[in-house]
Amino acid sequence: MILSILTSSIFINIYLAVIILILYCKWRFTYWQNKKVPGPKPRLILGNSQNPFARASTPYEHVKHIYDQMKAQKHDFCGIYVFTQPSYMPINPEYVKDIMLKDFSNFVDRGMYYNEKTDPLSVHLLSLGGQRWKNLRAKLTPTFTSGKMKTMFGTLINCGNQMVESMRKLSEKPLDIKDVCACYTTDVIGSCAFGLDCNSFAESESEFRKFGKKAFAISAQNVARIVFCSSFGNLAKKLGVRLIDPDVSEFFINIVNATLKYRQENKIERNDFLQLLIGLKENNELTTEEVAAQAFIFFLAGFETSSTTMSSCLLELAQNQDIQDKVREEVVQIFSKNDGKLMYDSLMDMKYLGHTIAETLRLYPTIPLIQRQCTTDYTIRNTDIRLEKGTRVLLPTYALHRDPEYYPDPNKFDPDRFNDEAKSKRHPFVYLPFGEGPRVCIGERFGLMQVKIGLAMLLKDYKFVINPKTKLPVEFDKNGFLLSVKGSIWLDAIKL
Ligand code: HEM
Repeated sequence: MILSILTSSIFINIYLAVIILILYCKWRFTYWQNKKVPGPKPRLILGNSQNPFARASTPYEHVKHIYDQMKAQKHDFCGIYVFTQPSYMPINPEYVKDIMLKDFSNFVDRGMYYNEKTDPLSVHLLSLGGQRWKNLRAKLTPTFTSGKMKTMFGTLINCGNQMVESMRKLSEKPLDIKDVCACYTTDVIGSCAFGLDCNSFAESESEFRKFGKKAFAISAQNVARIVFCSSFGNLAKKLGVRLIDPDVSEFFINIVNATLKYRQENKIERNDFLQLLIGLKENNELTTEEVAAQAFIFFLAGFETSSTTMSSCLLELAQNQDIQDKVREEVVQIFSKNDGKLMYDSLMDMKYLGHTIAETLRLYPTIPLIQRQCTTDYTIRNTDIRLEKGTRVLLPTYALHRDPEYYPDPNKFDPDRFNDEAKSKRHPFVYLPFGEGPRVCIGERFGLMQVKIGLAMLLKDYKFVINPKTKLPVEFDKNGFLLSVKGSIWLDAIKL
């Protein structure tokens, strides 16, 4: 008897909870309709998101589908629901420009979660908003000038030499090119942001790579934490939710502490980001924890993005041998002008390689969706529609990059799309691999420098062809937030 009362009361409670959830969703999903903002029809709980347990495509391919649908209906913008959260998405590049540049003061933040108390490494340039972001950006900008890049050039060449040295052995077998590029960029960022000689090619599983991989690991638990923190940031802060695993955090903070101590005691100065951050600490502009958080984000934002760009470029070059030959011809000519050496100034002369990298970033933008948050109420141009403070904004980089209106035959790899004439005919906001406006990627110059050096050094000596183990066309990994080809990319490297 008691059991049956208990069971029926549990059922009643579940029933009530489901009814409340349905009513909540129905109410929530009137948000855009009430504002007269067009958008695709939302589905219960999921809104316009895919079922995370049965995704048909990656989140950015899904957003492209919505973009195409809305554009076909001639809308300049639309309102979508990321689960139950309303998000505004501009479609017309002029409206994209409003958010990123023209009306930037209304969209300073990304709305990313950070927690100073429990998660000191989360307080970095990417996540901060408002005045705190502005102050930090102003302090860090001088770290990325071309003068500073020049001082790090030698370190990058050393890492490139280690890669070329290892290629002798590695090229005897099919190459997992994603792994080769990841070792090179880990060495570069490990050295420039943490002052470490990672030796990734010699030590197959260095501590640095192990914790680096862990920082990127996408488990169901991590995804749930990210979704919870970005939807209920204040509650998550009160509950002390952490986004970074404690052992990852401890590892990176310990490295920075040890390097700071070592350099101070031995009066060592190096040409790297860490030295520039130490300078800011000595001027009392940053605390030790803030130094560690910035080094950490330079690593997170700079390692995978650059490594994916390099491996995607080699994948395309292996499928387009005529383009590969043309790039190599330019590279070899520039090396031979300087007695077989690569100089900082000659990077600029590798114009066709530059166009090839730009086209790679069009087809494979490693950050395929860019986020902003409305920081003060805002009226959308040519309308009386008000976006409220706190509204999320999604900028559809991947969809813009594959829009046939701007890039005819959009899936074709064609570096000539980036020659001066072709570029001058396009709206600048239909190409956003590094973002745009005051929150543009601070490491763009450094990222491009490391990709260019790595590719030039590889292409000078090796011809890359597709190994039969690579299934074409490649698929994208459905689980990551960054764009990445699923599984390994197998290439054969033929010594020239
Ligand atoms: C090919 C390489 C890279 C790509 C494709 C890339 C892409 C991006 C993109 C799309 C953003 C967001 C921009 C926006 O919201 O408008 C960004 C931000 C950022 N990137 Fe990069 N990035 C690369 C390399 C790097 C490197 C090497 C570093 C550091 C050493 C770096 C550090 C950052 C930081 C700190 C931010 C946040 C900037 C801010 O909010 O003020 N990135 N990056």
